[in-house]
Amino acid sequence: MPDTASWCDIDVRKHLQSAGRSFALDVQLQARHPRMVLMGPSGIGKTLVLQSIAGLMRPDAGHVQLCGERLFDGATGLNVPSRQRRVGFLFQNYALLPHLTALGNVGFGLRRGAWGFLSRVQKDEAMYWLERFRVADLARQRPYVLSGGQQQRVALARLAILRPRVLLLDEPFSALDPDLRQGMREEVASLLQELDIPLLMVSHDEEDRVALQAQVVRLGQVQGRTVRMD
Ligand SMILES: Nc1ncnc2c1ncn2[C@@H]1O[C@H](COP(=O)(O)OP(=O)(O)OP(=O)(O)O)[C@@H](O)[C@H]1O
Repeated sequence: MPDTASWCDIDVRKHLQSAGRSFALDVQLQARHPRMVLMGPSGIGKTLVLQSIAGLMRPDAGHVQLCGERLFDGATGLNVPSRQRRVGFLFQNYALLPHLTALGNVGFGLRRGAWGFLSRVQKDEAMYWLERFRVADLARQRPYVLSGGQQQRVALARLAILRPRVLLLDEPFSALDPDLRQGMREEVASLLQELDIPLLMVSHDEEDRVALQAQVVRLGQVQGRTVRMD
């Protein structure tokens, strides 16, 4: 894991305007610690920072560099498409595809083309990850019959199978029952170790930081702009 050099080097500037409201993001971060937690009040721009790293939001200016590779550069116009960034992004609502089984969801990113079938090897790999997250017995179920915790395990399996180089989690535990949270924190810590990759996570919960032994980055507002406070 890249723990001496900065694995995540970003300078993200973005201006958003909607219904008379204006929002400005101006965040710089050079992450050296392998586990970082992004904290700050609701609406401050934490999700936008993750989206800009994942390539789901294009900054107006600045740069995004992961593990030494430039993915966005406002000066040159470089903007590597999201699917080529090898970033594992767990959305707040898990974003499982409702028409696919758990196995189909996990194998989805391995398919060739939108309608491709999974090969035997790909199915075996998807089953490995479902077993790894202890939801192999749910392989043939569709997302709507799964609990929140089970959906999250399937969503993590779907990320892991693509061997991301970093994990981005957007408030991953907030929707779970308190007694499930600790178990999922341990699952995430063990996944980070197995894949040997760093983490940037949005959270409002100090216990997440403690459990994952993460370093905090705080965002706040200064003169109408969202910036780093530490
Ligand atoms: N497409 C958009 N157009 C205009 N404004 C937007 C757009 N997307 C987000 N915003 C605004 O950007 C700000 C930051 O949103 P963001 O979702 O990143 O906040 P957050 O810190 O993750 O909040 P929370 O903790 O509540 O999830 C918000 O004020 C939001 O209203």
